Amino acid sequence: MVRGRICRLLVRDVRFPTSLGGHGSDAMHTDPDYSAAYVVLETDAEDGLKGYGLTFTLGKGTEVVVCAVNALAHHVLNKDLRDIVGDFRGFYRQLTSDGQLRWIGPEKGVVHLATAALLNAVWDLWAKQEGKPLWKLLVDMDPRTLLSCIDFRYITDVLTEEEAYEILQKGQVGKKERGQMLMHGYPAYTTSCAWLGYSDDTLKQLCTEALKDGWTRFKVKVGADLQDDIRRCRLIRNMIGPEKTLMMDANQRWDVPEAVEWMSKLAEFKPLWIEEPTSPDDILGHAAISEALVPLGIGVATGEQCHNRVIFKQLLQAKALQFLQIDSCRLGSVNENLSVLLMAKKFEIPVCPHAGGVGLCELVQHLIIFDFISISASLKNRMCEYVNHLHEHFRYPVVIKKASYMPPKDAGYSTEMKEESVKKHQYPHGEVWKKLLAAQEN
Ligand SMILES: C[C@H](O)[C@@H](O)CC(=O)C(=O)O
Ligand SMILES: [Mg+2]
Repeated sequence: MVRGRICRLLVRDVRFPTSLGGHGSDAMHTDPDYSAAYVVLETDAEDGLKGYGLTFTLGKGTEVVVCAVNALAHHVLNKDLRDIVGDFRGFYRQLTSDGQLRWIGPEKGVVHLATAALLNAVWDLWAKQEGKPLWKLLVDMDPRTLLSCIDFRYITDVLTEEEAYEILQKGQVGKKERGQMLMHGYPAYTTSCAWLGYSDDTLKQLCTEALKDGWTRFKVKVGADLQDDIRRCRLIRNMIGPEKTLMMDANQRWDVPEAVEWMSKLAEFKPLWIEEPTSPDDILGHAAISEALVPLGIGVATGEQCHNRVIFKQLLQAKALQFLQIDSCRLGSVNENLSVLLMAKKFEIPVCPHAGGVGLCELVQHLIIFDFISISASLKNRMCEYVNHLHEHFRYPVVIKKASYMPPKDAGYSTEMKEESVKKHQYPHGEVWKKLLAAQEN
């Protein structure tokens, strides 16, 4: 049973110096320090359970997201959890429609990242109180309750609540069998071999290890220098052979014609998709790129920097993407992701979540497992991203077996970080940063 009034909200700026090793680097983000605005919610209930939530950032700017979380805090503090989840759509709307704060969004940018961190903590708390991993909480929820968590404003022209209900009703058939199928895990791909800042030797070594570990799907960063891309893509394709799957990610580096031209030159390496070829806001640009590249056998994937459900709606309407990448920390938490999963189902576009970042694998595995069991009912052309960084800082880290995500068993949203890790990496006074900042001064 849901219980307790939220009586304390704490938000911390946690940063990991991943840029030092080039981990996470791409054509636009050359020095990312994987970071999070990390929220902890406490209630006055006797169970002592806390809700943990985060949103992903790249180092600088995390303090801005922390400010935005504090600015939104009054919407959460002193609320009864029963009232929140009893009208989750209303609560989502309250957060995203704050008459003053929405001016610096709306439902986009810093304020939406802050919303995601807060709502992720609420979902974690709810799942913990129910004693279920988040994916199971969603799978067990009756369709009407699930729909009551979604704000359909701005998307009813493509998906009404009744249509969404029909999708969920259809999804009830075979749910049990699909749940059993996941004993073998949800298929994953790795991005960890080929960050842009890695040398060819590192790429080769990591690729050899990944092949030994049974990985069959790989993503390589491209977009800064064509000759480098040709060399690196040849190297990785030669190592993995013609049958395994290769994806490419340009992280918004190109103009539209440039994307088409560049990818035509990389087509010989048979990429399944090109990810974020251009600005994430350019829906018609993505459509033009799709139109040019699909005949070459290359799909367009995007989503990790799509602000909200409206952008996804238009990408789908415009046939601008062939693979849709939800993100657990950029959209307004589970609530908004549910609406995108349902729209993707309606348009029959496979969802392949983004997870390159700290904590993103931990969170998004719940959403994609739920998607498979209750919405998509298919594994065709579907896989979830995996990166092998920083899991050791989480209390309930992802479990990968045979290149697949094993369904989490612990209650909650797998969002809780180890307190010791948080303390050490808190910016700027944690042990790790004190040392690094002192070294920079000398
Ligand atoms: C800056 C991040 O590491 C980004 O490169 C992640 C990404 O694009 C992905 O995982 O995909
Ligand atoms: Mg990407």
